Amino acid sequence: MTQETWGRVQDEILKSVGKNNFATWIEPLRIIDLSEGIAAFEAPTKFMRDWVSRNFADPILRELRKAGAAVERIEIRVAEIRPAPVSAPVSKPSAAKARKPVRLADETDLPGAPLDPRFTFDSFVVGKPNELAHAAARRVAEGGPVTFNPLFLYGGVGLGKTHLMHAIAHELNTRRPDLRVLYLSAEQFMYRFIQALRERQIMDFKEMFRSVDVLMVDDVQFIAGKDSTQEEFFHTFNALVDQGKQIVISADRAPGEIKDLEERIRSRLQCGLIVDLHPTDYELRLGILQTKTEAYRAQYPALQIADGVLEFLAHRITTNVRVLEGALTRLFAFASLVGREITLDLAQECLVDILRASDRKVTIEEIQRKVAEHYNVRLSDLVGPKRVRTIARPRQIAMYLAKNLTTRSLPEIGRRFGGRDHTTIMHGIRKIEELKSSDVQLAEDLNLLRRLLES
Ligand SMILES: Nc1ncnc2c1ncn2[C@@H]1O[C@H](COP(=O)(O)OP(=O)(O)OP(=O)(O)O)[C@@H](O)[C@H]1O
Repeated sequence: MTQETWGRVQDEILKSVGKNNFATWIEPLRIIDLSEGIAAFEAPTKFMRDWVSRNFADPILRELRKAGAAVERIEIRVAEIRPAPVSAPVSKPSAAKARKPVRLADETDLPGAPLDPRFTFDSFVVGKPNELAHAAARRVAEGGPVTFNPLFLYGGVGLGKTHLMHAIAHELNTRRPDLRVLYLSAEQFMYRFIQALRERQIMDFKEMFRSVDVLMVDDVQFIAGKDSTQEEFFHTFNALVDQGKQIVISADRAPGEIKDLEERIRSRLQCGLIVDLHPTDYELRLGILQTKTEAYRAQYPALQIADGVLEFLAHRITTNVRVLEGALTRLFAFASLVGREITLDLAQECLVDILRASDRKVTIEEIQRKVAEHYNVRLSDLVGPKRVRTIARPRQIAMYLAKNLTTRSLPEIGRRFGGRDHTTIMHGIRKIEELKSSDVQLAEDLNLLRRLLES
């Protein structure tokens, strides 16, 4: 294959991996041989070789085959190192506007991680639990003057932190192609730092990180306890903030809760806007399922999905969005294989392990909400001081359910009911236990509420 054909194949790869990834990872590759089913390339650095092999081997292979090349696999070698001056010429920040990856020296290519083309604002479903994080991310993605620095996004596993960060990067790449946006995980930051130390290219490393306009570091909790990486991160952070550059950080918990994080870093992180992605609620889960189902319909046009299946999944799979997505993917794949409509039965059969693992843990808040709804009283009254029977009875029912459906202790339940004493809770529970054997209506209500909460 000639360089020219490779050039055409590259155009196709560009379409599938996106501009940013292409410029960073594919463009620097040189094809050196194609024989005996092996396409051999040269990458300028070991890091790039590893990264491309891990993340882009498939699209490269696919496009080569589409272009008619008989390739079984690809091999990437590291180009022989040209003697590089110790202090290689560095691009000044002002010269960095061309928005090509900076090439400072062989090992210091712009070390951003690939962006997932699916993680955009369009595909992000907004609901109460994530609306603030989404709004803040949108603001940063406008690329206007920096108003809060850093933006610190945190939340539990699989709630959309990475998705939002990639969405910011995609949006900025479109709106502000003049800005140099760098996204990477804290682990990659450390890896690059250690590599730079080892290869005595620390000045290049510093210069490169200080020349970006927007730095996004994912999973920052990773650097806790790693002293020299923290130190370097701190200096990078300060240098960028001083230059008025935007920083976006994500972590699995709030800055104050990351153990072994240096105090000065913690307080720096706390200076900006801290927003958390709350655990999903039913409406958000349903919204996500509906959106993803729309996408699947295009892929599997013949598949039918029965009413109530998505609602069932949104009720039952409460762990995180990744699990929810996985369940839906499996369901569609399974249904298309066996050629059946997606019914409740099929979902139960095919997702038995996921459903078991996410057996619902009912919360006191959910109980209070459902009970308030059922008896048509205000939530604030249910936990408030009013003693009239029409409120006191539902309150006791909620206490009873809290004791029976959760593992919370009486004092804990008391706290959630407006700071009541545990003896008051005990009294309420006893009252309902007594009444339910004589009051048929109450027994029925209890059954119904229990079913609603556990479904
Ligand atoms: N609100 C949402 N709308 C659509 N998809 C979502 C939403 N939240 C999460 N997802 C999807 O859920 C999956 C997990 O999200 P993501 O990787 O961003 O989570 P994370 O918070 O970074 O998790 P981790 O802590 O494991 O890195 C992704 O496929 C993402 O697209």
